[in-house]
Amino acid sequence: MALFSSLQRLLRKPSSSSQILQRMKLLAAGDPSRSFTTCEGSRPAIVHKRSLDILHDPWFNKVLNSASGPSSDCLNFLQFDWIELVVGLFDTRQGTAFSMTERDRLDLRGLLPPNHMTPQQQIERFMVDLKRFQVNARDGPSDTNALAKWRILNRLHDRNETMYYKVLVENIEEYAPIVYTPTVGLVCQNYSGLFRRPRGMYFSAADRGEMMSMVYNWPADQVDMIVVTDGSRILGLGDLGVQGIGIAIGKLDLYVAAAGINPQRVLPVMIDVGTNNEKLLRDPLYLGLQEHRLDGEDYISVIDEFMEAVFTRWPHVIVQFEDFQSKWAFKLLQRYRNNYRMFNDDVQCTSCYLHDTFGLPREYNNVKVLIEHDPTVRALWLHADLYLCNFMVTASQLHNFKSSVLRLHNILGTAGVAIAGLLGAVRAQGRPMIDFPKQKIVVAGAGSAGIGVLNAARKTMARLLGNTESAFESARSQFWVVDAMGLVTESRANIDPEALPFARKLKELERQGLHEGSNLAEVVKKVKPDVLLGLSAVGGLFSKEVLESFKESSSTRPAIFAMSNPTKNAECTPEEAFSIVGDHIVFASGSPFPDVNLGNGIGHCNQGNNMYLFPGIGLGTLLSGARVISDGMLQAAAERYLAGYMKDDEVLNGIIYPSISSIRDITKEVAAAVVREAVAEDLAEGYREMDPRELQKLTPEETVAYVKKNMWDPAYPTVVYRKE
Ligand SMILES: NC(=O)c1ccc[n+]([C@@H]2O[C@H](COP(=O)([O-])OP(=O)(O)OC[C@H]3O[C@@H](n4cnc5c(N)ncnc54)[C@H](O)[C@@H]3O)[C@@H](O)[C@H]2O)c1
Ligand SMILES: O=C(O)C[C@H](O)C(=O)O
Ligand SMILES: [Mg+2]
Repeated sequence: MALFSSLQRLLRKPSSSSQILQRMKLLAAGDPSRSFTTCEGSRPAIVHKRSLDILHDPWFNKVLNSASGPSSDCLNFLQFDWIELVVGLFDTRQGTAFSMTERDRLDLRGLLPPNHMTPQQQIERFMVDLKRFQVNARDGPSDTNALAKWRILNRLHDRNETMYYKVLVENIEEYAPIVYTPTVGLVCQNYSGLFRRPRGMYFSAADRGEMMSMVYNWPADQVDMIVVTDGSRILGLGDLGVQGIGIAIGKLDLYVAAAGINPQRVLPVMIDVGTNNEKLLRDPLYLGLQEHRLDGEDYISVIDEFMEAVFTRWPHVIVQFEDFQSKWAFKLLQRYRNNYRMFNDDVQCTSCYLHDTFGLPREYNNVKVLIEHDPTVRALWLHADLYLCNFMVTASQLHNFKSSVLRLHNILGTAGVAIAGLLGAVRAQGRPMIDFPKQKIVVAGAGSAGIGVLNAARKTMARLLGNTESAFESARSQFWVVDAMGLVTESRANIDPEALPFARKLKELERQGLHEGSNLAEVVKKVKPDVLLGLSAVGGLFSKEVLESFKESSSTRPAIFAMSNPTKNAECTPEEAFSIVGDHIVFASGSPFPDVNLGNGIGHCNQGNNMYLFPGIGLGTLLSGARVISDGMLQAAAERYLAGYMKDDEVLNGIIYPSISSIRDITKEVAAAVVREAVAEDLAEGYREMDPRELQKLTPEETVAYVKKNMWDPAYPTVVYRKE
C-alpha cells in the first residue's frame, strides 16, 4: 500500500529527475513485498526468495487499485508516462542486470533474456523507450494508441492475471488486436525497450548442455501449453531474434482467453540461437545473443535439447512451433511430430484422405446423401451438420463423387482459415461451393504460408472434382503463383521444390501472354482471376496498378485476401480495395481492419487469421490426452471450423468469417471435434478423471459439455494459507 499511495502522490505532480530518484529510493524502501535489502557499498543484498519469486508473483493478487490497474486515472496517458517512468526505472534494478553466476545461484537461469546489462545500459534502454513513447508510437492506420494500450494491459498482466484475462475475455474484439496481431508485431519490434518484467523462458545457444536442469527453474509443476519461437520470421517482420518472445506471449494469451487454458500452465518460450538481423547485432541495447544464427546440426541440436528437456519435465505438454522461418519449419515438424505432442500452425499441412462410404470411420456414420428427383441437378448433403451449405452437383459430377465422402483435408491453421474464406467467397457469388474448382486464383507469396494454402486449395478442388489423379492435375492450372521474382514458371532456375508443383507450364504461358517473372499487375491483367490472395509479407503489394487490373476480373464478385501480418504488411487496405476495385468485392485480411463506409452500404472487412483454429487444436489435444497430434485431428479441427457458422444471408453480404467475439464458442466446438477424432483414432490417453473409455462413451454434445467444463474462467479462487 505504501508503494501505491506514494505512486499516487507522485502521479498527481510531474517532478524533476532528482525528485524522482529520491522518490524511487523512498518507494523501494517502503515496499513491504520486496524481501531483499538494498545494496550498500560492496555488502551483498540478502534475498529470502529464489527463482521467479524474486522477480514477481502476480498469480494470487486480488488488488486492483488506482496505481495498479487501467483505471480512468491510468488511461490518462500523461499520467501513464509517469507510471512508466517511475515503475520502469524502478524495474530496471531487477531482471537483466543479474550476472550469470547470480542467475545460476538464484535459479534464475532461463527466466531472463540471455544478454547481461549494466545499470547504465538499462537506464539508456529505458530512456530510448521513453522517448519513443513520447513521440506516440503508431501501428498502422487503425489505432494510434495501440502500444500505449498494450503497456497498460501488460502492467495489469504483471500484477493480476485473473483480472487481465477477465478484461480480455469480456472485450476480446477490442483487445485481441492489442495483445495479438497487429500490435504484438510492434511490441516484438520494440521488445528490448518495452521489457520490464520477464515472462516465459529463454533458452539460448549458450545454454547447451544445461537445458535439462534449467527447465526446473520454471516454478509451475504442470505446464499444458508451450508456444515456442526462434524469432526467425515474426509475422511479416522478418528476423527479430530474442524479441520474438512477444509472439509466443500473444498466442498464449489467446490460448487462455479463447480456449480457457489455465494461465498458470502456459509457458512462452524463446530459443535464442542468435540473429541475422544486422541492426540487432549492432544494437547495444539488444537483449539477445549478438551473434549470427546457428545453422545445420548445431541449430538442430539446440532444438533437440530443448524438446527433450521440456518433455522430460512435463511429459504431457503440447508444444506449438510459431514463426520459424520456412527453412526450418518443415524440417522440425517432420523431425518431432511422430514422437512429441507438437504442431506448427503457420505451415502445417495434413496428408490426403479419401474415405469410401463403405469403409467409413466411426464418426462418419451420420453422412447423409440426399439425391433430389431432378435427373440433372442433385443436391448432395455431406455431413449436413458439418458443412456450410449444400453442394449442388450435376449428374456427371455426382458420378465422379460416387459414394466417396468429401473431406476437406490438408487444412489447418493458416490454410484452414484460407480455405474457409475461399469457399465463403464462392458462396458470396451466389454459387454453390462445388464451383470452387472453377475459381482462378492468383497467390502472391510462395513461402511457408503461401505454399500451405496452395496445397490445401488444390487438394480441395481435386476432391470436389472427384479426387482422381486427373482432377488433381487439372486443379493445378487454377493457380498462378507470384513470388519476389515474379511469376513462377517451369523455366525458373533453382526453383524451390515446394513451389514446383505450381510452376506454370511454358506452353500455357505463350497463350496467356505471360512469361517467367511476369510482374503481379501483368499476371492479374492477363489472368482476370476470381481471387487475389497475398501471403507475401509485403505491405502495399496490391498497388493501385494491381487493383486497377483486378477490376477486369471475370468474377461477378472478386475476392481479395490480404493475409500478411501485421497491419502495415497487409497487401492493401480495405479502403484501397473497395474504392479501386468496387463496392461488390469480398475483402479479408490477416490483421483486423474496421469496416468501410461505402456511402450506400458497408464494405465488410473479414479477419482471416489462424487464431480461429490453433486454440481449439491445443485444447482438444489436452483434453483428449492424445499422444501425438495427427493429421486427422488437425483436419477435424478445420472441418468443424468450416461448420455452419456463417448463414447464407451473411455470406451474400460479404461476411465470410465469424466475428471474433464468438471465438470462445468456436474454440469449444473445434476442441470437441479434436477430442472425438483423437478417440476415434485410438490416440486418446485421457485427461485427469476422464480415461479413454469414458471419453469414448461421450456423445458429440457430451464432448462439447466436457470441453466447456474444463475451460478456465477468469474468476478469483478462494485463497487459503498453509505453512510449508
Ligand atoms: N493470416 C494468417 O493467419 C497468417 C498465417 C501465417 C502467415 N501469415 C503471414 O504471411 C506472411 C508470409 O509468411 P511466410 O511464413 O510464408 O513468409 P516467407 O518469408 O516464408 O514467404 C514470403 C514469400 O513472399 C514472397 N515475396 C516477397 N516479396 C514479394 C513480392 N514483391 N511479390 C510477391 N511475392 C513476394 C517471397 O518470395 C516468399 O515466397 C507473413 O506476413 C505472415 O504474417 C498470415
Ligand atoms: O500471428 C498471426 O497473427 C498469424 C500468423 O501466425 C502469422 O504468422 O502471421
Ligand atoms: Mg505465425
